[in-house]
Amino acid sequence: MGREAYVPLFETKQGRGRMAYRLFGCSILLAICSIWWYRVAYLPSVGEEGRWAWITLSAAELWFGFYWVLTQSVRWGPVYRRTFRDRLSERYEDELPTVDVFVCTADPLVEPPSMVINTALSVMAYDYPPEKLAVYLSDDGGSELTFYAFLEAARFSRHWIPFCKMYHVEPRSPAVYFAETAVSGGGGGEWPMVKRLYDEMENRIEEAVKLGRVPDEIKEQHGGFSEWRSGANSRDHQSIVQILIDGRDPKSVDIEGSQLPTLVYMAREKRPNHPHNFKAGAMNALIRVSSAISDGAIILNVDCDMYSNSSKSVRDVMCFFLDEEKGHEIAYVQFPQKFNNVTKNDIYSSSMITISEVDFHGIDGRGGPLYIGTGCFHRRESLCGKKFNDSPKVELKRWLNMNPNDNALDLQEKLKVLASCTYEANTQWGNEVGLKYGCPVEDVITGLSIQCRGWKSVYYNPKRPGFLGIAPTTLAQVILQHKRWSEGDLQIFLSRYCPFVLGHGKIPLGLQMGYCIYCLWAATSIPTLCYLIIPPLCLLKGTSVFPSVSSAWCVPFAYAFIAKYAYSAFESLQGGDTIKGWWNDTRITLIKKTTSYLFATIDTTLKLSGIDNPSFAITSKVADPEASERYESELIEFGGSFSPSFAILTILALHHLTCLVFGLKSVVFGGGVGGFEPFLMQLIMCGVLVGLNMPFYEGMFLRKDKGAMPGSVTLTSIVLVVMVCVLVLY
Ligand SMILES: O=c1ccn([C@@H]2O[C@H](COP(=O)(O)OP(=O)(O)O[C@H]3O[C@H](CO)[C@@H](O)[C@H](O)[C@H]3O)[C@@H](O)[C@H]2O)c(=O)[nH]1
Ligand SMILES: [Mn+2]
Repeated sequence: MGREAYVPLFETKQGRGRMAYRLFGCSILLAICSIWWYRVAYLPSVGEEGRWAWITLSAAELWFGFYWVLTQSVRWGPVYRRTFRDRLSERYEDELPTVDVFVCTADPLVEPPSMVINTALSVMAYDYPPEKLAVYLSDDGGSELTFYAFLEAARFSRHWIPFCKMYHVEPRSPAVYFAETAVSGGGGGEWPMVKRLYDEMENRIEEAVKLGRVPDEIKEQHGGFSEWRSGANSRDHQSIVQILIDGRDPKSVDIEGSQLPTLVYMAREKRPNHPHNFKAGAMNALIRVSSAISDGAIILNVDCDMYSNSSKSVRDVMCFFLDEEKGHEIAYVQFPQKFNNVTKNDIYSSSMITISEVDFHGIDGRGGPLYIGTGCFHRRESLCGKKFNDSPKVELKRWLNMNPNDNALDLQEKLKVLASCTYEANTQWGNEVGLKYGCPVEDVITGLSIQCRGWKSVYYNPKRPGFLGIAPTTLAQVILQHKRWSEGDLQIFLSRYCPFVLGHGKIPLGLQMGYCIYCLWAATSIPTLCYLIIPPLCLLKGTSVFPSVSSAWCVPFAYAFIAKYAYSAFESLQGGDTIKGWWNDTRITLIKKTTSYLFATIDTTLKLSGIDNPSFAITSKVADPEASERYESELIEFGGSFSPSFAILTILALHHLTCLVFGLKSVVFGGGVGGFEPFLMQLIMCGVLVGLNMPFYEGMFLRKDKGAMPGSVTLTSIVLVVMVCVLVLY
C-alpha cells in the first residue's frame, strides 16, 4: 500500500460504435471475397473476347481489396483524449519543463517573412513561463530580409506578449487576431495602439521585401547584418546564429517589465557540395544549436505557416508528458494538420487527411500518429538515436578536442560550429542521430523509427485546433505536394525502413499496416488507372466486364461500391465537411491517384535504377490576388502552361465522356449484343466518372478566366482521345 490514489493528467476513451463498425467491415470483406470468386469462376477462356481486360480488372480488384484491409487498421479502434490542465497547474506549476520551439523557413519569396514572424510571435506568446520558453528560427533561405523581419518581431514582442496576456488574446498570431477582431470594429484598451504598431512593422517589412534588400540606414542599426556583407547567398554561406532576445539576460523584458522568452535566428552553413537534407537537416541543426543555449527538455516543431491557434496547447501537451503513470514513455505528441484557408466545400480536400489519422490504438496498445511533422511536441531525448548518449554540448567539446570544463571558445563561436556542415558530417547526424536523412518525408520515417525504438506517442486532436496553417490553393500545388509525400512514402516501403520489416516484432501489426496506407499510396495509381480506363473502353467496344444486373453476382459489386462511398460520405460529414465537400474529396482522391501517385511511382522506379536527384519542392504560401479570388469561389485552378498532370486528367475526362456517349448510343439504339443489362454497371460507372469530371469539362470548354485549362492541354487530349476512338471503333 502506501501509494496515494493516482489521479491522471489525461484520459483516453475508446470511440463509440466499434462493434457496429467491425460488423460493417466484415460485410464489406465478404463482398470483396465474392467479387474475387466471381472473377475466377467466370474468367473468359483463351481466345474469348475481353480475357485480358478481365485479368487486369481481377488483379486491380485484388489490390483494392488488400489496400482496403490496410485502411481498416486506422479505423478499427479509435481513441479520444482529454487533458486536465487544472491538475497540471496544481501539481507542477513550478516544475514545468523547458520548451524549445523550432520554426523552419526556406524561401522568403514563397514564405513571406511577415507570415513567418506571425508564427514565431504566436508561440512566443504561449501561456507558459517565459523563462522556460525559447523560440528558434531556422532560415534555409539565408535571407537578410527574414533576419530583418525577426529583429522587428523581437521589438514588437515587447508590446504583443503583455497585450496577449492581459486581454487573453486568441489566437496569438497578430495578423490573424487583428484581421478577425477588426471585422467587429476592433477592441478597446491598448488595441488601437498595438494594432498600429503591428501595421507599421508589417509595412516596413513588406517595403524591404518589395525592395529586395534591407535599406542601409536600418542595417547600420544592428551588427548582425555584417554576416551578409560577404555576399552570402542561400546555397553558399557560413553559419549565422544571432541571439535576438536572450532570456537569461535580466534586461530582456517587455514593456511591463516581465521576462521575455529567448528568440534566436539561425541560418545553418550551406555549401554547394554538401547535401543539406532540407527540413530534416534544418531540424537537426536546430537541435544542436539549441542544446548550447536553452537545451529545452521538450521540443516543438512548426512549419513557418503553422501558427499557434491556442495559447494553452503547450500545457495540454505537458499533461501527457508529465502524467505520473504513462508520461515517461511518451516520445511525442502530434497535433493534426489543420488549415485556416479552407473553403466551405474544401475544394482541394485539404482537411480530409486528418480524418484517416485517428489515433487507432491508444497509448496502451502503442499505436499513435503516423508522422511527426509540423505541430509535433517531442521529448528531446526521443529525437536522438541510440549512439548519441551525450548531449551535443559534450559531443561538441569532444569533437573540438576540448576538455568539458574548458571554455576556450566563446558561445558565439560554438554556436557557429554547431550550425556548420563539417560538424554535421563528422558527427553523423541524420544517420545515427536526429531526424532521418535521404527521404523527402522525414516526418514519417523519423516517427516510425522512434516508434520502433520502443517509445509511445499521442495523437491529440482537441476541439479548438492547436495549430493552423496554409493549405495549397492551386491544383498544381496540390498535385506537387502529394507527389513529394507519396514518393517519399514509397521509398520508405522499398527501403530497409519498410514498416513490415523494421517494425516486425517491435510495433503492433496494426501500426505497421497504418504506415503502409501511406507507403502504398503511390502504388495504388496503377490499378486505379486500369480501372478508370478499361471498363469504359470495353463499353465502347461492346464488351461486358461486370455481371449483368439480372444476375445475383451484381450484388457484391454494388454493395462494395455503395458501402465504401456511403461510409466515406459519413466520415466526411462526421469530420464537419459538407456533402459537396465529400464529392470534392472523391474527385481529388482520383486526381492524386492518377497524377501525383503515378509520377511518384515512375520517379521512384527511375531512382531505383540509379537516376537519383533528391529534391524538395517547397509548397507556396502565397497566391496572386486573382487566383485567390477563384480559390475563394471554389473554382479549380488549372491555369498556366502545358502540364503533363493536367493532360492526364483531361484525357481521362474526355475518355469517360466519349465512352459514355457512344456506349449509351449503341445500347439504346443498337440493342447491343446481349441487350442493356450486361452493360448497366459500366454505364453507371462512366456516368459517375463524368459527374466527377465536370470541373474539367468546364475548365476546357466553358471557362474564360486565367485559371481555365491551358489550350495546349485541351488540344492534346482531344487529338489523343479521337485517335483512340477511331482505332477502337473502326
Ligand atoms: O530545404 C528546406 C525545405 C523546407 N523547409 C521547411 O519545411 C517546412 C515544410 O515545407 P512545406 O513546403 O510547407 O511542405 P509541406 O508539404 O506543407 O510539409 C508537410 O510535409 C513535410 C514532409 O514532406 C513535413 O516536414 C511537414 O511538417 C508537413 O507539414 C517549411 O516550413 C519549409 O520552410 C526547410 O526548412 N528547408
Ligand atoms: Mn506546408
